[in-house]
Amino acid sequence: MSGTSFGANLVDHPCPFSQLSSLFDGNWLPVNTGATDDEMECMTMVDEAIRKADVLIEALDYIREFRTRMVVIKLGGSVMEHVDALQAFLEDVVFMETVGVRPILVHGGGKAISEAMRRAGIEPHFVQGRRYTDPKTLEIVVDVLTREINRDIVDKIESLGGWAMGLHARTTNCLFGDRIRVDEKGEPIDIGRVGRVKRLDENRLRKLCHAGIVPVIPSICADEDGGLLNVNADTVAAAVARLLRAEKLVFVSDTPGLLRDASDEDSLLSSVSADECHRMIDDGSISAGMIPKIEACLESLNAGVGKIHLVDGRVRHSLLLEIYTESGVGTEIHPD
Ligand SMILES: Nc1ncnc2c1ncn2[C@@H]1O[C@H](COP(=O)(O)OP(=O)(O)O)[C@@H](O)[C@H]1O
Ligand SMILES: CC(=O)N[C@@H](CCC(=O)OP(=O)(O)O)C(=O)O
Repeated sequence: MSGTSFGANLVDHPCPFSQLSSLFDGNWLPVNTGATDDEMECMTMVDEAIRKADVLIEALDYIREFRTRMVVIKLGGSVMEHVDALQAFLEDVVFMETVGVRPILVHGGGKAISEAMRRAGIEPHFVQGRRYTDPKTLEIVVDVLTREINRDIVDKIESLGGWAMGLHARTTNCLFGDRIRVDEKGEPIDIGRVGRVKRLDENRLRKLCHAGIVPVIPSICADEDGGLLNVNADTVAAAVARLLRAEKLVFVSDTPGLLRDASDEDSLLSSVSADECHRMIDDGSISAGMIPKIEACLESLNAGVGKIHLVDGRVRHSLLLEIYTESGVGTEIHPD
C-alpha cells in the first residue's frame, strides 16, 4: 500500500486516526513532522486495515462472478502432509462456500496409500501414473481414503465452521464407472481394479451444494456390479467437473504449477496451451503423477469446463489468491 492511498483515504473518511493526515504532504507522501513512535504505529495499523479493505474490494467482482457457480477442487495427497497449508486451504474452501461459490472437493491420498501398502508388506507399482491395484491393494486404498483422509477433511471443514459431507462407499457413493486398461506401446495392460468415472449422482451433489454443504469425494467409484474401483483422483476431478458442467476446475498439488523442467521450480509456466501440454508429454518433460493430471486437464477443456488451474497447495491461501485476485498464481491451461 503506498502513502498515496493511505493519505487520500484518511481525508475522504475522517476516523479516530484522522489527525495523522497531517503527516502527509500534498502528494500524500509522509513528511518528517516529528511524529511520535505511537503515532507512527497507529499509522501502520490504519494502513494495514485499509490494505485489508482493498483486498476485499478487489475480490468483489470475483465474488459476484462465481456466486452460485460450481467449482471442482482436486486436493492432492502430496499437500496433506503440509499441515498448516492444508488448514489454510480448507479455510479457503469454507470462505468460498460462505460467499456463495459451490465448491466440490475431490481428494486423493497417493502418498498415504503407498505408506500403508509398505506397512502391509506390498511394494507400490505404477503404470503411467496409475497404481497397480490387486484386491489387497484395493482394500488398503478404500481404507486409507475413506476412514482416514476423507473423515479428516470433513472434520476439519466442520471445525472451521463449514458444513461438509463425505460421499463414498461407506456413506453414500455418488460415483459410478468401469474398469480401464492402460495402453503401453500399443499394448493394453491390465492394472487390476482401476477404473474411470462415467456417471455420477448429479441430483444429490447439486442438492448438497445448494444446501451449503461441501461434498468431499475420494477417488473411488463403483462399477455396475457394485464392486469398487481405484481411480486416479485427477481423472475423478475432471469427470466430476465435466459431468456437472462446472465453471472451474482447480488442481491443488505440491508443485508451483506446470514446470517447463520438473526439477527446476523457477521454470513455472503461468499459462500454457493444450498443444504445448501434448508436446511436453511426448518429450518427457511431463512425467509421473503429472501425466494423469494434465490428461485430465485436456479432457476437461475438450468437455467445455471454462477454466483450469494448477496451484501450489504448499503456499497458504493459494486457492483464494487464484480465484479472488487479479494476479492469480500457478498455471492456467487454455485451449489452443
Ligand atoms: N513438468 C512438471 N511440472 C511439475 N511437476 C511435475 C512435472 N512432471 C512431473 N511432475 C511431478 O508431478 C508431481 C505432482 O503429481 P502428484 O505427485 O500425482 O501430485 P498430487 O498427489 O498432488 O496429485 C510433482 O510433485 C512432480 O514431482
Ligand atoms: C488408480 C490410481 O492411481 N489411483 C490413485 C488414487 C489416489 C490419488 O490419485 O491420489 P493423489 O491425488 O494424491 O495422487 C492411487 O492409488 O494412488
